[in-house]
Amino acid sequence: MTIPTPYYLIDKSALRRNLEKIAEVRALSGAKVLLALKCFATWSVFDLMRDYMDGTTSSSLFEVKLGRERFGGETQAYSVAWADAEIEQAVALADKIIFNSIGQLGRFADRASGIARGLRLNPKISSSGFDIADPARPYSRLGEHDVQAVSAVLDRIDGFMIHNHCENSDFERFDRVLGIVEERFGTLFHRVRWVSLGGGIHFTADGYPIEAFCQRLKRFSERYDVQVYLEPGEAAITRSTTLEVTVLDTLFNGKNLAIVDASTEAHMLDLLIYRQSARIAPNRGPHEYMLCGKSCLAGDVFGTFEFPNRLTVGDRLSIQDAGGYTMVKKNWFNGVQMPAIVIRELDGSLRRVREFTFADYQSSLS
Ligand SMILES: Cc1ncc(COP(=O)(O)O)c(C=O)c1O
Ligand SMILES: NCCCCNCC[C@H](N)C(=O)O
Repeated sequence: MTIPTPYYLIDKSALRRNLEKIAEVRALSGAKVLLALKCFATWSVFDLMRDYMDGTTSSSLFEVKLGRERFGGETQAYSVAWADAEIEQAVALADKIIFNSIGQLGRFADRASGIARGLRLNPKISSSGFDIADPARPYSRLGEHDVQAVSAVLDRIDGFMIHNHCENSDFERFDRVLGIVEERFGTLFHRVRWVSLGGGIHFTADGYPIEAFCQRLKRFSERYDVQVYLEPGEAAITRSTTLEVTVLDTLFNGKNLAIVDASTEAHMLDLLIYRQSARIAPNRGPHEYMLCGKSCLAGDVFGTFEFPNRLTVGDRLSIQDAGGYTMVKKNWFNGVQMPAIVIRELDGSLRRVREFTFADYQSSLS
């Protein structure tokens, strides 16, 4: 059966390659690894993922609930700001809760006394090349930075979370940044039981020095006598998913243009936010086309790519690396058909796990 486009295609074998690296990191370093649901929350593949990871981390009450109900294992709850109405439920669902500020800790620590409690630290240094995704940007609201102020509330917490990397596949840089974090916060680390180093570390990238990374994590863990956590989003699912599309029209306006049955803004929003190009493989050949989305946004462009043949209506194309921050951000802009979700199982068979209809579009509004 030919599955109609558009659809996100998650390849479990490709996903398993990342998961095996995660399992290696857990075994060699002793770190616990939690999936960051903000990046990827397609629960139909959690059956595979939970065998290789310790649980989930979250950025909202709904993610806490999804992690608890669909993934299991350890459920870590974090939010930039918990609301009064959320805290009881978050605490009931989670194994540990992380507060973003001393103010939130002060308000909610008593109501969270039955589970582990942590505080987010902001070391004012990061590896992010994107201002919008830089947790250490000037005036950042993400975490506390004052050692003295944090020392004063240590009796209310047993751990810290620091997230200050972004797509960092450079181990030396990770090592250097962690060294600076230790200089700043080392005295605090000695006084807690766990430290989460957040996400954004691309240790599943080809050629990443996994052993050196694990030794570094282990040294850190031994130096402070803490359980280390990692919170990968992208690193867990990178290169596992494509967005399958079909060419609907071609035009020429100084360049060859091809319009496909999906949209950057609705289905791969990060391309617009971070002003990046999508990827097509192998992107080689004499025919260059600008691939455009079908929304009305003038800048709805996936990128310019090379093809071996002229593109014609009905051609199918695979947009690469479409798993992270895509399905969790998809939206109904322009009422464009939302891509289905299809899984390529380990035996190669395809399973369409979700289709979206007009009723879904309609029920997303009122
Ligand atoms: C606290 C925290 N943990 C983990 C992640 C996951 O990051 P990545 O998908 O880059 O690995 C993020 C990203 O926003 C985050 O803010
Ligand atoms: N591919 C463009 C960069 C994406 C960066 N990911 C952003 C999320 C991240 N976890 C963060 O905001 O820290």
